[in-house]
Amino acid sequence: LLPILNFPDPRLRTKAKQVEVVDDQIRTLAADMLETMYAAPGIGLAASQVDRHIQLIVMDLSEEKNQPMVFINPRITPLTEDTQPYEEGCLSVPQIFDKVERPARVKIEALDLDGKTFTLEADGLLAVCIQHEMDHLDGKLFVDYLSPLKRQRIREKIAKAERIREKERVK
Ligand SMILES: O=C(O)C[C@@H](Cc1ccccc1)[C@H](O)SCc1ccccc1
Ligand SMILES: [Zn+2]
Repeated sequence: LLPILNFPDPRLRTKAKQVEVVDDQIRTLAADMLETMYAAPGIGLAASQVDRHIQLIVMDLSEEKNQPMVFINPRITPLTEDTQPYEEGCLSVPQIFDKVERPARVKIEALDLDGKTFTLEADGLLAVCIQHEMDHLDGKLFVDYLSPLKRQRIREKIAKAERIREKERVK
């Protein structure tokens, strides 16, 4: 399993670089990210979250956890002006959930693991998740959409949880 970076780790703010060649190293990283995502558990994971700053996202929205999707160098364009709110969470911001408004339908263009271009129209949870993951590749977190006061409270809550974990470890 790959370690997941936690907010406010500055490495989460790194902009991911384009993947130049889809080779076995990328395919191995995608497999490791899927394993890490399933174990978290989560329905999406961006390479930025495991401290690999390349444009690679994995997702699986299926119940049986047997429909993995991989997006390399993804580009999205909104298909509507309508936005929809969704109560988002993030594996890099544990125990925090808050409402975020995003475009309701988007078109996604990306490379698959064979390096072939594909396009996908997404709405619902798929649209929310792909936009959430794309933000990670831009060094953006869903907490950036919240008020500065809420963000400060989240920093304090995470720091407190870390102090408690540290005390437990020392005992
Ligand atoms: O940190 C991540 O990128 C994984 C996110 C992906 C996600 C965020 C918001 C909304 C949808 C997906 C989640 O931690 S995966 C956990 C999860 C599961 C079901 C519904 C929402 C979030
Ligand atoms: Zn996230």
